[in-house]
Amino acid sequence: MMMGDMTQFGSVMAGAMFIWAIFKQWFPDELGNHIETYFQRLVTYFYPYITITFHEYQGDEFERSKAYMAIERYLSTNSSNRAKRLKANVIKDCKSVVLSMDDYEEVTDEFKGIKIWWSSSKSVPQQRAIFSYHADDEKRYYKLTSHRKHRDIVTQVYVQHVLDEGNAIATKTRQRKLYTNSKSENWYGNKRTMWSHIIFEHPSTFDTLAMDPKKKKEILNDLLTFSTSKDYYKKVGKSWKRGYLLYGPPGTGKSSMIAAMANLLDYDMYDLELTSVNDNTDLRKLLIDTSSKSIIVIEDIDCSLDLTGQRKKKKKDNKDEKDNPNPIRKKKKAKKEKKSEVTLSGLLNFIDGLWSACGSERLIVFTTNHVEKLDPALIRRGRMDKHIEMSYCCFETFKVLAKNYLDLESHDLFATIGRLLEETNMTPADVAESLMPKSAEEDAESCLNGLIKSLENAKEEARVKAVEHAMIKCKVVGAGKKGEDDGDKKVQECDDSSESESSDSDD
Ligand SMILES: Nc1ncnc2c1ncn2[C@@H]1O[C@H](COP(=O)(O)OP(=O)(O)OP(=O)(O)O)[C@@H](O)[C@H]1O
Ligand SMILES: [Mg+2]
Repeated sequence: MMMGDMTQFGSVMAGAMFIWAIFKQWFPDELGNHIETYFQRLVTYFYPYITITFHEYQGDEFERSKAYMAIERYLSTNSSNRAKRLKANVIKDCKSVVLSMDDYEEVTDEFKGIKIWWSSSKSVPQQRAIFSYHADDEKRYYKLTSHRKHRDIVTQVYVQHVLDEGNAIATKTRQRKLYTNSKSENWYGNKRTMWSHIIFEHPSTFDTLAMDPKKKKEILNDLLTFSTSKDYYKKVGKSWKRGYLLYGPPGTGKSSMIAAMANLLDYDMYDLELTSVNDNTDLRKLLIDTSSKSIIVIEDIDCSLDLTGQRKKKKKDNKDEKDNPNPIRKKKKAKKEKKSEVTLSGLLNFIDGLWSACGSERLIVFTTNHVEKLDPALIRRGRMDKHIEMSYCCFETFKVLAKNYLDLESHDLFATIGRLLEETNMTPADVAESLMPKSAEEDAESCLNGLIKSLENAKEEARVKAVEHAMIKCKVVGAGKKGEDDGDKKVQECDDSSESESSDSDD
């Protein structure tokens, strides 16, 4: 029986049932029920099909039904070439066209040798609602029809298969997004959310990321294990999230690593600018509004807020206030601190999963240039589960960059570069810059020579700095010897400052 015939037959039967409902009241109850039972049997005998309807909107829900959308994707991928009339949906973000079955179109599908008929339709209400969430009041639906002898396989296996396939297509074709809470021009957003977004397209991958291959493999495995450990996290009673702390000097690839993570796991990225968040309540709202399969990033956490030991600082402030009560200063201070009231404990709550438990599968990544400045509570294991140091370029890192930038796996100059890299601190960003050809004529060898020159210059600069440093120290020690009263103090001060300087330059 063809699809059209089935539909016609269904309509005739529905009409007959309607007429019977009118006539039934003229029959005694018992007789009426008997007739109805036989009538149903007759219908079933001649119409041995089951139908399942999937509506676009369920009840008064604002969002389209997920099942309807999955079916739409499944049918547009699997059956559109067989449907004669197609509907084009232009996706604003993707700037591409997605085809799906037009209204009142019919297609067939086959599953394990079973034939399944799909039709798309819509019902238009007689009276338009004065207020309705849905732009047009037409209610679309898909209807699945199959022989009733396949009822179990269709309802228990086939429908799930269609939903899974539809969702897989969505994952494959979806464009990942980069969200930010500090609104910028040309970013998409709406009033319902504090996030605005653009399409996330960053070329960094674990292949292009230059770092010690062993360390890289370990991180890669860690990420892949995380992404497939849903059941494990459930079993041990932890929310399915993992914190990464990336620390190291500027230009060592922390941001590149985050982009590579997002590309590897196919996650969206939420770039959280803490200084733009008013208070803990807003922080909670933002976090609840993030989706699963995402990375929440707080870059330069040490600069974001005073999260570097507020408890200690507060004590000091209280002492100052006691020693020197000054209402004007108090007012000024309050104004200055108005910027963001997000507190360390607000952030800790979030990381611990209190406010994020509603979602799942999320990475939280902090980056910093000064790991030593952070409050230990913020980065203890369990909150920031994995601490990754991104450091200066070593020979292994250089080899990855040479392969990526110059397509070179070995060269006579590699040995010199290896030796210089051991003697000098240079970031992968600076090495990469030297390796990039500056003109069409520049070949790989001249790029390598350029790098050697930069390394030698950096080495010489470091040597001169060290000599200057030593000279200042000697002078102060000399002055200390001459001075009788405050000599020791001067040496002490000089030593303190030189310590902090050297730790800065280490960074
Ligand atoms: N490890 C690396 N592998 C590949 N490229 C790198 C690496 N480190 C730096 N680069 C290159 O240098 C540029 C700057 O790196 P990136 O922004 O990742 O550094 P960062 O550590 O985030 O610095 P900052 O602390 O200043 O934010 C990148 O665009 C990339 O081209
Ligand atoms: Mg960065």
